[in-house]
Amino acid sequence: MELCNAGAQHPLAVNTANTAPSISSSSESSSQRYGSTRDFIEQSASPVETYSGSAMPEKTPPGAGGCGQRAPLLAWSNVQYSVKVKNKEQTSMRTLLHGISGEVYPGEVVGLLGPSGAGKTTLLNILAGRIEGGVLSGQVTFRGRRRVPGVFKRRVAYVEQEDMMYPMLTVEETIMFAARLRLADRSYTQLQKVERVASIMHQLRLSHVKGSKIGDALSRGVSGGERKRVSIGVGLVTDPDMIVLDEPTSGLDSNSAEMVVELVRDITRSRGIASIMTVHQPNANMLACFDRVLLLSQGRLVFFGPAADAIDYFESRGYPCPLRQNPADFFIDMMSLNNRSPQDLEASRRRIEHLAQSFSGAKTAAAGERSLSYGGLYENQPLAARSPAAVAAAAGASATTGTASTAAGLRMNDSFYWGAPEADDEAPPERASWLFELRTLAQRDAITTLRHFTFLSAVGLNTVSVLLLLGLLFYQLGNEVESIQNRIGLFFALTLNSTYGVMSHYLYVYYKAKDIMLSERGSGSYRMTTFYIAKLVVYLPLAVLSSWIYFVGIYFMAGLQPDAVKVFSSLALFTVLLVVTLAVTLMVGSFVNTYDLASVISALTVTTWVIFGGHLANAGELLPAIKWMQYISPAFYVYEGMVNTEFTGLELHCKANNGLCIARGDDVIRLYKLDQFTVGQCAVIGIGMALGYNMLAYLALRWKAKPKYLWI
Ligand SMILES: Nc1ncnc2c1ncn2[C@@H]1O[C@H](COP(=O)(O)OP(=O)(O)OP(=O)(O)O)[C@@H](O)[C@H]1O
Repeated sequence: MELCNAGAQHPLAVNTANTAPSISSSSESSSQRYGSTRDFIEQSASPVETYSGSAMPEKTPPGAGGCGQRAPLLAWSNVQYSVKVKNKEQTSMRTLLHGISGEVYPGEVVGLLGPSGAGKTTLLNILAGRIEGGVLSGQVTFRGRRRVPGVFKRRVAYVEQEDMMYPMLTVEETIMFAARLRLADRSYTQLQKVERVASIMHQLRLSHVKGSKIGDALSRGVSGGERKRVSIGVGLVTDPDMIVLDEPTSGLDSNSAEMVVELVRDITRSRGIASIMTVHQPNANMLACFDRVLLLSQGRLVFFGPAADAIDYFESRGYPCPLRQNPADFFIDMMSLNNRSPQDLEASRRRIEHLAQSFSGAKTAAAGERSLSYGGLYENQPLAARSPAAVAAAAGASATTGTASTAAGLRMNDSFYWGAPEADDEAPPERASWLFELRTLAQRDAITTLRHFTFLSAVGLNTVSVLLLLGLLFYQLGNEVESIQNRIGLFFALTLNSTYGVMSHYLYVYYKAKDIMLSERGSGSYRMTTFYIAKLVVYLPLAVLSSWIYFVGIYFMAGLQPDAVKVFSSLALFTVLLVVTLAVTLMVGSFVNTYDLASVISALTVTTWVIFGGHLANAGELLPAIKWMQYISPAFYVYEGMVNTEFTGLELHCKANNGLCIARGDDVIRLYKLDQFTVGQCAVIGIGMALGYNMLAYLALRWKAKPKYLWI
C-alpha cells in the first residue's frame, strides 16, 4: 500500500511559514537553533514495518482514488462542551472545550497533548461518540457525513485507559472471543476468525504470549504493555476505520509506552486507518510517531499540526524551545498553569491566552488568504501535496470554480469529498446471530467462572460448611414432639442460607462481568438479551448444583420424611427460591451502579424476605399494615411449601407425662398459620416470581446499560 502522509507538509506549516511575516522570518532561525530536536522528530518517524498477512484487508476510502483524493476520515468543527458545576450554593456552567476544530486523515496518527485537566479525554470522548451529560455543540462528521451512532461505534475502535478484560482468559482467548462476538458468523468462517486473530497477535507482537493469562492485581498475567496491546487487538478485530486511544501509555515504562505508540503508528499506516490518542507526556520518540499533534490548554486549541512545526510556531510566538529539551515537555510547560505564586499564575494565564488567541488568529489569517488550514480544498489533496504553492493553486482554483465551503471550512455536502453516499455506509455492519452470540457469551462466562478460583472456593466452602453445620446441628431429628422446633428451624436455616449464599457470591462476579460488558457495549459488541441469558445459563446450574449438594445431604442427615415425592417437592421449592434469589441478585446488580451499595441493598432485601418468611413471626398474626410484605417475600412461599410438605402426614410421638402434645404434623401447619397456600400454589407463585424478577432484572439491565451518549 502506498503511504501518503509520512513527514507531510501540513496546514499549520503553511500558516506559520506563509501567513504571518513574523513567523516566516523566525522559522529559519529556529530550525537552525533547534535543528537537532526538529530533525530528530522528523527522522524518528521510522519506516513502517508492515505485516503482509492476508487476514486484515487494507482500507481504500470510498470515493477517494487512493492517495490522490484524500479527505478527512473524521472532521470536527467548533466543538464546544460545557457541564453544570455546583459551587457552594450556586450552579453554573463550566465550559470544558472552547470551539475546537480539526480533522484526521486515513493513515494518520494524531496525538492529543496538553497538561492535566486540559480537556484531552473530554475531546477524545466526544470524537469517539462516548460523551455523556453536559451540553455539546459543534459538528463532527465521519467520512464527510454526520455520524450514525449504530454505524460509527462499530467502525471505530475505542481503547479505554482502563483495560477492561477478563483476567482469567489468555491473550489468544481474549482476542478470539472478541472476534467471535463482533464478526458475523454468517460472513466469517471460524478459520477466517482464527487467521485474523493470529494476524493481529503477530502485528501487535503478542504471539509469544498468546497462551498467557491476562491477569490482574491479584493474579499475575501478561505485562502492562502486553495487556494494552491486547486491548488494542480487541479493538482491531472488526477491522475498524479508526482507533481512538485514551492514554494508552499510562502506567507503562518508557520502553513499553514507546512500543505501544509505535505499533499504533505502524498499524495506522499499514492499514490506512486513522488514529487519535491522548498521551500525557510523550518522549521525543513517541512524539515522532505522531503525524500531527493537537495541543490543548484550558479547553482551548493552542496548536494543531506536525510536532516539528510546533517548535517553530512556539518560537514565532516568543517561546523558544530550549536546546535539547524534550519538545513535548516544553509544550506542556508552556500550556500549564503555574501555581507557584499569584504572579506566576497570572503570567501563565496570559501566556496560554496569547497562545490560544495567536493560533486562532493564524487560522483566521490562513482562511482569509485561502490557504484553508481546516477543511476546504486542501483536504482533498494528499498530505505530501500540501505545499504552500499547491495550496495557493488549489485556493485559486476554488475561487474560479466557486466551490462552497461552510463557515467552519468543512465541505460536508460536496460529492467530490467522499464520493456519493454508498448504500452500506449508513448500515451497521452485520452482527453475529443471536444463538451464536449466546453460545459464545455462555462459553466465555463458563470459562471465566470456572477459572475464578476465589469464587469457586467460596462456593465450595459454603456448600461443605453448611452441609456439616446444619447436618450435625439437626442430625436425625426423630419423631418426638420436640423435633417440631428443630424441623421448623431447619427449614428456616435452609431458606436463609440459600438466599444469602447466592446473593453474596453471584453479586460479586456479576459486577466484574458488568463492568466489562459496559465497556464492550460501547462498541456494540453484543445484545443485552444474550448477555443476560448467558449469565443465567452459567450461574444458575452452578448455584443450583452447589446448593442441591448440601440440601440433599442435610435432608437425609436430619432424617426428614424419606418419601420420594416429599424429597422432590422440597427440592423443587428450594430450587425455585434459588432461581428467584439469583434473579433479584441480577436485578439489584443491574440497577445499582456500585457494588458496595448493591451488596447493602441485597442484604436488606434478603433480611426483609426472611423476617416476613413465616418463621420469626407467626404468619397469621402480623399487623394488617405490614402483612402484605409477607406476600411479596419469595422466602415465605418456599418456607410454607417446604414446611407443608414435611409436616403433612407426619406422626409425632408424645411423651406420656408431657401435658402439651401435638401428635399430628398437620396441626403444626395450622398452629404456625402456614396453611394459607397449598404446596402447588406456593410452587406456582414462586415460579411466577422467578419469571417476574428475571424480567425486571433484564429491563433494569437494558435501561441502565443503554448508552446515553451525546452526538453532534
Ligand atoms: N462531567 C464533568 N463535570 C465537571 N467537570 C468535568 C467533567 N468532566 C471533566 N471535567 C473537568 O474538565 C477538565 C478536563 O477534563 P479531562 O479529563 O478532559 O482532562 P484531561 O486533559 O484528559 O486531563 P488528564 O490528563 O489529567 O486526564 C478537568 O478539569 C475536569 O475536572
